[in-house]
Amino acid sequence: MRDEAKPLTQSKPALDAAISARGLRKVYRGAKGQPPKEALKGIDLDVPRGSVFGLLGPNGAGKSTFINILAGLVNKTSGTASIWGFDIDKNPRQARASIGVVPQELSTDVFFTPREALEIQAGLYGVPKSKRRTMEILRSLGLEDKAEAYVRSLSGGMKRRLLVAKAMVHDPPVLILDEPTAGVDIELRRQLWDQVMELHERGVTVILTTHYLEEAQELCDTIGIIHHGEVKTVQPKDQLLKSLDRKTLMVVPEELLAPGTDLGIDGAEVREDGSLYIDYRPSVTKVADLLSAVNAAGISVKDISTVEADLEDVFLEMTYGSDRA
Ligand SMILES: Nc1ncnc2c1ncn2[C@@H]1O[C@H](COP(=O)(O)OP(=O)(O)OP(=O)(O)O)[C@@H](O)[C@H]1O
Repeated sequence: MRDEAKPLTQSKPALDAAISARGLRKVYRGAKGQPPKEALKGIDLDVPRGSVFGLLGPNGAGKSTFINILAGLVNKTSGTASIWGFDIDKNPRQARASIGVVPQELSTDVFFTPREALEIQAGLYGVPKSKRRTMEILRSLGLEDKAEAYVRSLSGGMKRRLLVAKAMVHDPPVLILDEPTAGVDIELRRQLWDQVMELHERGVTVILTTHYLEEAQELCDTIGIIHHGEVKTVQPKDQLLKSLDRKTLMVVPEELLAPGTDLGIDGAEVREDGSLYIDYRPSVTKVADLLSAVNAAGISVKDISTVEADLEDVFLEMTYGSDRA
C-alpha cells in the first residue's frame, strides 16, 4: 500500500556518486500476524566516489536492508538506487558488477583453498580466466602463503581477509564491508584497517557499517547516520564533528576539589579526579568567560585543556537524543 503522506522526492539520483538512493523504501511483510515493518522510509543518500563512508545506526536502523538492496539480496518496495551510475532496476548486471560486498559471517567454503575459493567466485561473476587476478588479490591481502591451505585451517583474521579478497575478484569500484571487525582482536582490527586504507588509496570507494564508533572516526572521511529507517545526516566527518557545537573545558585546580562540589557554573562538574569539567557551546560561550567564572568561584587554575566532541557524542545526539526530543 502506498503511503500517501510521504513527500515525493524531488531531486534526481546523483549519477556521479558511487551510490545514490532516492526515496528508497522497504516494507517487510509481517511474519505470522505481526504488522508489516517499514525498515527504510524512503531514504535519499549519496555516497561520494572515492570516499571511505561510514554508515552508522543503532541495531535495527535499516543498514543491512540498505546494503542488501544494493547487493541484490533484498527487493526494495519503491524508490531508486544506483551504483556507479547504474540503476539497479534498469542496469542490474552493471550495477552488480560495480559492487563487492563483504558479509559479516565467517562461514565460507571450508572445503576449498583460498585460491580455489577465488577462482569459483570469479567464475560466478563471469570473469574470464585470462582476466583473473587470483594470486595478485591474495598477495595484496597477505594471503599468498595460504593460497593452497584449507580454508578451515585459516585464523579468523585470515578468513575475514579472504572474504574481502572474494568481494574483489571482479574488481568492483565500490566495496561494502558489513561490520568488518566485529569480534576480532585489536591487532587484527588494525591489520584490517590498514587493508581498508590500502584499497582506498587504490581508488576503491569503501562503505563500512560498524558498531565501533572509534573505527568510523579513524577510517571514514564521510559519515551517514540512519535511525528508524531515516537518514539523519550525511556529512564529511570533520564538518559533522564541528556541527555538534559542543566542547568540554577541563580545568585542573591548584588544589583539587571534592568530587560533586556545586560551583554554580552552568555545565560544570567536579569529577572523581578532583578536576573541573565544563561542557559548553563554542558558538555562544568563550573560554575566557568560563575562566572568569572559575576565578569568581575562588579557584586558582593550574592547567586547562579543551576536549572536542567525538563521533560517539554526535551519534548519540542524532539517534537516542532525537528519540527524547
Ligand atoms: N526479513 C525481515 N522480515 C521482517 N522484518 C525485518 C526483516 N529484516 C529486517 N527486518 C526489520 O527491519 C528493521 C531494519 O533491520 P536491519 O537489519 O536493516 O537493521 P540494521 O541497521 O542492519 O541492524 P543491525 O545493526 O542489528 O544489523 C528491523 O526492525 C528488523 O527487525
